[in-house]
Amino acid sequence: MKEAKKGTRSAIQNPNDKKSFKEQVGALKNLPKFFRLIWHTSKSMTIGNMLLRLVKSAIPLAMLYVGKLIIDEVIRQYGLNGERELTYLWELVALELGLAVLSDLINRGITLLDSLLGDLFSNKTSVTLIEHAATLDLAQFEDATFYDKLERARRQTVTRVVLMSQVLSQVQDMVTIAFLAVGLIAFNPWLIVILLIAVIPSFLGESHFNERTYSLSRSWTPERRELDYLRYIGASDETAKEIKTFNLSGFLADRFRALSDRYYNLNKNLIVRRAVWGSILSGIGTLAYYGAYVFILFRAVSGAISIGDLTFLAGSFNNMRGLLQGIMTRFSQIAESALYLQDLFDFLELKPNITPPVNPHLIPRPIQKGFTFENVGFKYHNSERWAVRHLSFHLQAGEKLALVGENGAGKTTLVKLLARLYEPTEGRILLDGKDLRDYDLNDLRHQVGIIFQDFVRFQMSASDNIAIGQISNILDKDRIQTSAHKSLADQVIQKLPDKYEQVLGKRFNKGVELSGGEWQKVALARAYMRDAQLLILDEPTSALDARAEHEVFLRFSELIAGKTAVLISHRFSTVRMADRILFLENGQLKELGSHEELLAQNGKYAELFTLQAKGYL
Ligand SMILES: Nc1ncnc2c1ncn2[C@@H]1O[C@H](COP(=O)(O)OP(=O)(O)OP(=O)(O)O)[C@@H](O)[C@H]1O
Repeated sequence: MKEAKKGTRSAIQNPNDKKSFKEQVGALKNLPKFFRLIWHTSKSMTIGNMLLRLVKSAIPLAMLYVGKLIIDEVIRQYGLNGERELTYLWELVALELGLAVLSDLINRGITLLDSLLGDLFSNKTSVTLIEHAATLDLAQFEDATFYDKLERARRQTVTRVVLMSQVLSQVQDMVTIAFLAVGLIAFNPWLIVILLIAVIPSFLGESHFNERTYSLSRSWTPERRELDYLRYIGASDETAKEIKTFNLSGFLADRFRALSDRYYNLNKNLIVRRAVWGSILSGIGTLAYYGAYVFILFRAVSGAISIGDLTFLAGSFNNMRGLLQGIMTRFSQIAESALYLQDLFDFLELKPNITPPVNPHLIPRPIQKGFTFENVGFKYHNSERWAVRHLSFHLQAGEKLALVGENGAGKTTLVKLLARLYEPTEGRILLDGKDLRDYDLNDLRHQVGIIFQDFVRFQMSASDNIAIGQISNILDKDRIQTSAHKSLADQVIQKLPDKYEQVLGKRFNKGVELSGGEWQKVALARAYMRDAQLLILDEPTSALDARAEHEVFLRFSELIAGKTAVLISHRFSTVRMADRILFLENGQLKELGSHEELLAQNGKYAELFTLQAKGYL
């Protein structure tokens, strides 16, 4: 309980999360940028939307005025003694009907355009988000604050669509008010002053509570991510078997409940206070409105204005009160949304640290000398420990190098540095004598093919899953099938109901799940798709059975022929395919040489090799 209270306070009082009214207003500067995005989404819909709203803003005044004319005409007819002439009256009624129908049609048009434009905008922003995320560094994805930013930005793509209609409605209402104000000012300018007095308290109240809501929601981004995560692992195909066998549902539900209850209580507190203050402040507005109404009534009773004027003025006044109240409430909502918008723009402005040089070199074709590590060290940004250090060795062009070492020794880190997914913290990596950083990043990515140990099981068709190795060849069915054949994936796919078009994984309808080894064969086919000069295979056969492993090996020599290859494996059968073996321990190079040389050295490698060989005896 104490803990919960502490958490509560820190969630609310984080100074970075408290946004002042000034900041809210300042955030409005995001609106032009936002509207530029909308404008580029669809110019014709944006123009159509604005035109409709312009016409719509004149309708309330026109309706009130026609209403006034109708009442005055009815009273005039009522006072007549002789024959009544009603044509004018019916014309007015027809006009009012026409205006009502027009207003309805325009409303529908606006809703239609809002929703179409909103959908397009949301789609476009999602695409921008995906494209932008792809430009960022791997290290940025491993950072929790980055994820919070991404999460907030992702929410904007859907919810900020409302902002567009809000801002447009705001402008529309302002124009309507301007129309109505003309009539009201002509009668008595003081009525406008009373109106402002009536709505300002509500407005201040609303902006205060909007700011609180935003701070709360923002400060809870990490917890919300945790809630999403708990909700996902609590009910997903990937986790279901472990949740059941370890009987975790109670544990997860309790954890979810504790966190969500804390948020609920904080939010409830805010919502209740908002409701109470909102009622009090809008009560002031109602009082002011009735004060003005009484004043207009007196004027009508004393004969200073006609009954039609009375209805026109009372109607205008009431309309304007509603509109002003709406504008002011909406203003703080818009300011709040604009603050959220800042999160989206912040994310889109994030820059990667790994960038191509100004005058990049293309990767030599073919690579002449190979890669040289010069005293390379690397620390993950969230860690003080060196994951690898003092690495100095040369990987000859065309050489097959195996990386061996115990779990956590730094093998995967080394290959990520080689592929420039990370930049060395110290030292440098050379390719044909030039720093890897001087080469074109895209070209490097094209020339390096990596199959990771934790490769992604894309919930897409088998064909797409293989084409991912060289996505530009997604339509080249022959190439996809040849690759599948070489990695033994073809045998797996031929058994699937839809063959190459079969959706893999259980997430989507009609998807078929594969076994770990079957997935690995599919992932391995990606390596055959790409015509890379450097091939990196991280535990490529770990999930394969003995026969499959043997068969894959027979084909491996074809895969890596003429290429430089780095193989990471705990299986010595794989390791022996390599020309040389690099043995890593605690991030440091311990031994380097051919299998025979290392056995002769009788060091760590020999020890592990003997240990594994014994296991098979
Ligand atoms: N994204 C990361 N952030 C922080 N530390 C990391 C990250 N990835 C790996 N490490 C740390 O770096 C060290 C080396 O990890 P690495 O994945 O390179 O080992 P490995 O030799 O490939 O291990 P394994 O055989 O288990 O795959 C480990 O101590 C690990 O905890």
